[in-house]
Amino acid sequence: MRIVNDNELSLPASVVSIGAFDGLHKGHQTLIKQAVRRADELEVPSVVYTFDPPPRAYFQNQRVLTSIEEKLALIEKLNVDYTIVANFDQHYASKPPADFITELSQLNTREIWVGSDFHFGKGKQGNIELLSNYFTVNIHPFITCEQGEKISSTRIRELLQNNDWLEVYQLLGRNNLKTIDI
Ligand SMILES: Cc1cc2nc3c(=O)[nH]c(=O)nc-3n(C[C@H](O)[C@H](O)[C@H](O)COP(=O)(O)O)c2cc1C
Ligand SMILES: Nc1ncnc2c1ncn2[C@@H]1O[C@H](COP(=O)(O)OP(=O)(O)OP(=O)(O)O)[C@@H](O)[C@H]1O
Repeated sequence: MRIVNDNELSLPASVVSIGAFDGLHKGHQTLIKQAVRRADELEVPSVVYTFDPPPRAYFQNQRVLTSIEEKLALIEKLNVDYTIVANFDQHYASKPPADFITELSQLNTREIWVGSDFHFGKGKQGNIELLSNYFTVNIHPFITCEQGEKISSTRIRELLQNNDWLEVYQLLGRNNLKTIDI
């Protein structure tokens, strides 16, 4: 897998999934796997576009579940060809949605895969409706836990507060969380 900074990659065609992906939980894994499957079917490279630190850590001081190193190692295991890591700082966060759309255009995406709550750009102004004006956007249904709740990084952070490791590992789909374990 090749790791690049934002605005560094140009491709003739691609399938892209986008998100903070903090924790790389089962929902994230399923979304990325679906994008990789489609990239394979279309015979184009698969790209994950992610952020470091996760926007929620930057803006809301939320605890980070996976370090960037751990996140990249987990993404690589899903057979992704390229991961773009945007350095999420004040300068980046203040970019309008149009700038992000311009950047994505360089990837010549055949399909973008996100969940229905995906937002982007300064003040979270950009949504799926806007993105769909420029690209083919596929919305992956939310993966839920056995109780039917959406799996989310926020839920995992709450479970960690209560030391509910069994449930944390259930939602992660694996038995470790290096950043927190050590
Ligand atoms: C160019 C750009 C600017 C952003 N600016 C903000 C912002 O001002 N405030 C905010 O809460 N999130 C901002 N975000 C983060 C998004 O709201 C969102 O967290 C990110 O696109 C990842 O999607 P996800 O949260 O569904 O994983 C920005 C994202 C991008 C791409
Ligand atoms: N349970 C899920 N099933 C499928 N897709 C998901 C799931 N959770 C998040 N996604 C999608 O994965 C991408 C990354 O999401 P994000 O990193 O915001 O995850 P999250 O778990 O919702 O995080 P947070 O709780 O911090 O908002 C987004 O496109 C989002 O819609």
